[in-house]
Amino acid sequence: MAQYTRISGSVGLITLKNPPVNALSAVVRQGIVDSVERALGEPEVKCLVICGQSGKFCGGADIREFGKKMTGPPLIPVFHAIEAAAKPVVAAIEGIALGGGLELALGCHYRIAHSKAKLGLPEVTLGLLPAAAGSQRLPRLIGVPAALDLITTGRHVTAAEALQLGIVDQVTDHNTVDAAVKFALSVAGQSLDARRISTFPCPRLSNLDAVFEAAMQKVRQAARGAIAPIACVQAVRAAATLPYAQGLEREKELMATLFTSGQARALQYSFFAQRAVGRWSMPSGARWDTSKPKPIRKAAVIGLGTMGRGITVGLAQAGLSVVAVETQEKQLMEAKQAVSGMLERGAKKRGVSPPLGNISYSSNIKTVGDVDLVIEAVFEDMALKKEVFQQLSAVCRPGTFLCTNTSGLDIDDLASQTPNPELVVGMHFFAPAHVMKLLEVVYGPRSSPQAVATAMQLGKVIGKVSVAVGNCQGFVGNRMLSPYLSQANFLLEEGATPEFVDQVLEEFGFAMGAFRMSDLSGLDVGWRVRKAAGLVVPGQPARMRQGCRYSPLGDLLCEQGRFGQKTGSGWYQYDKPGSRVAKPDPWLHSFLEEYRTRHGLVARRIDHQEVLERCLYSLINEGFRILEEGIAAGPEDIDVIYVLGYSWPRHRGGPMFYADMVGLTRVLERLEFYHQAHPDVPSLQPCNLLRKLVASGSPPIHRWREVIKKVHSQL
Ligand SMILES: CC/C=C/CC(=O)SCCNC(=O)CCNC(=O)[C@H](O)C(C)(C)COP(=O)(O)OP(=O)(O)OC[C@H]1O[C@@H](n2cnc3c(N)ncnc32)[C@H](O)[C@@H]1OP(=O)(O)O
Repeated sequence: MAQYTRISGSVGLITLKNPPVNALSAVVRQGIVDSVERALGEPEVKCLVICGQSGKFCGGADIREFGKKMTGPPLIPVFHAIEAAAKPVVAAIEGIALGGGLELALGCHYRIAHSKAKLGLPEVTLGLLPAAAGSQRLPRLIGVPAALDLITTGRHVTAAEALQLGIVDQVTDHNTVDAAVKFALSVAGQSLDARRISTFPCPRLSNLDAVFEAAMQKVRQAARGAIAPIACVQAVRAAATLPYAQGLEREKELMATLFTSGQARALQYSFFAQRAVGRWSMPSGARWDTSKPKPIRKAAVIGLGTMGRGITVGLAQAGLSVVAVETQEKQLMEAKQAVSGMLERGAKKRGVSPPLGNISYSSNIKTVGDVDLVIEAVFEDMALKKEVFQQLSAVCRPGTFLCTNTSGLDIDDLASQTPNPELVVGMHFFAPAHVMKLLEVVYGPRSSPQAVATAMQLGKVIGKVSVAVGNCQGFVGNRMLSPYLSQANFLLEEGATPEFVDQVLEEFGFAMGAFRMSDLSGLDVGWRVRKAAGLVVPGQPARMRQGCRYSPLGDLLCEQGRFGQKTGSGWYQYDKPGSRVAKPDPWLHSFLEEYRTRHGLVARRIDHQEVLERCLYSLINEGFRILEEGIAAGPEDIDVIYVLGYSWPRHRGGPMFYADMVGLTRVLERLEFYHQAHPDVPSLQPCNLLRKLVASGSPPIHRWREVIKKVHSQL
């Protein structure tokens, strides 16, 4: 609702009340209309202030209403009514003014913001554009280049930046509503002609075409197939070239296209999925709302390689005390320098001082005796990790949580090295660990709910989106990646090139195709895992392992020392070791031809559809297996992992959402087709849960959990 009160006798105060973020639901919109009408009709009222309850101005349109039948007054006429008011209307912005919230403020005649407030038009991140006249008013207020930046990126700006840009008129460190009331009284009675943004001409640009061409090129490059950023540029162009009313019409047309696109649905699903993963549950019945985390004030990181350094930075930046341990003195010195550099650069960006004093460095593992939680981040080698866990068990005080940063090793095996396996969980960080948003929190069969809750809470404290998953080879992310990569390799055997496979996957929207990604991560990583799994055995038939089809192509490249970017060659060639520019490699092409000849394989023409379907559907099929086994609690967990950790295009929601969009029947049919063609590839065999979902009439993704529950209860 929107509550109307009178303060200081002559000020009408409208307070938006719709927790948690005062979103502009139908009731709130109606409340604003009624309140404005009332205030304008009261002769004693000289001016109006609009604010939000609980220190939050407004988080924008109510996203939960999207896709439902529209009720209540639409936003644009509401904002026009405010702008047309004959009495000054001042927005008192505390906390947030986002999307429709900022558009509401732009409809007001003045804007006063608290110094800690954040403002922005993040609609693009939901697959939309600021279609409550935001795309038309903002360029008129702050000029085209700045408006393009804000609208196409959706970034939030601080109150200080908003003041500099001209979005707000005043910033206060004190009570914002009081400041807004005082301000409103000071301008009451003054002409409002120069305060109605819709009447402003858009500031002229001599190089208008060049500015829009450059903007379009920039968004196309970054968008990876997303259409909203492009529509945002088109809408701002309308503001710059058309009268306001016509610009609004264009904004409306563009919005209609976006609103009905699957991309907006995918991005809105992704928004809620990222919040839903915080409400985790385990097959044992333990849940986020019944498991209390322990507060972590002091943590230790063991092993200061690339991952350990990033984790240390993340913890220190979040204000924790960190003991950073590296047993090799030389590496300890190098790590100290590197971590300090990362902290200094990060602090400079945020305009704060670097939290260097939060970290104490040591070469002695015994110095971790008083910490609340340890994150072991040594080399990905089970024997080494076990040794560290045994040492930790001897030196840590009772009750210390022991976490391992691993991308796939058995958490339970590691937990068995300690007398308190219930305190052990996996924390799978993604490189660079201080930047990447995703954290897989991996519980073993003996991990306590409190250990999981504590790791999830710590993830939140350091700014991660944490997803709780069960313990299995590769957990969720890497386990699903395995059949995807296998298919990519099989396609090479059958006639494709790495360039073609990557092109198809990149056109789909991945930041990098399978082969460019493998070159970046290092081919030796997978080689080591395959060796440990007993798959790289000399003398075995080259293309079969344990009765299943196997491609040794990656192993053969590793045997040649081609580990990817770091060695200057892998699936591609690079100018020098460490270079990032991948070039097609004639050597690799001849190597593939020789390989096919040696194995009697005849190269055939492979099209886009086959590459996409085999790579993606095998990955999706593994996702269904993961759901069936209860390793992930729901499809949202898998989708968040893929969007945040594996560059799955956000505008496609994630692999499980994509399966829902494509249609489960279609996915099942194509898997059956490919499995018939490749009966020796088990990952193409449609899994039970997928069949059950199709048999239950392919319910929409938000109802999959019901079917999953039934499958689990039958086990
Ligand atoms: C005609 C169509 C016009 C569209 C114009 C628009 O306005 S589109 C919407 C534009 N607004 C946004 O994109 C803001 C989205 N929200 C956020 O970025 C963040 O939630 C926040 C406001 C910065 C707050 O972040 P914080 O980390 O503090 O909390 P959460 O993100 O966890 O959110 C708390 C709960 O609030 C729900 N929520 C947030 N925004 C909205 C919204 N606009 N509508 C409805 N609900 C919203 C969010 O889902 C959380 O609830 P859960 O139950 O946990 O999901």
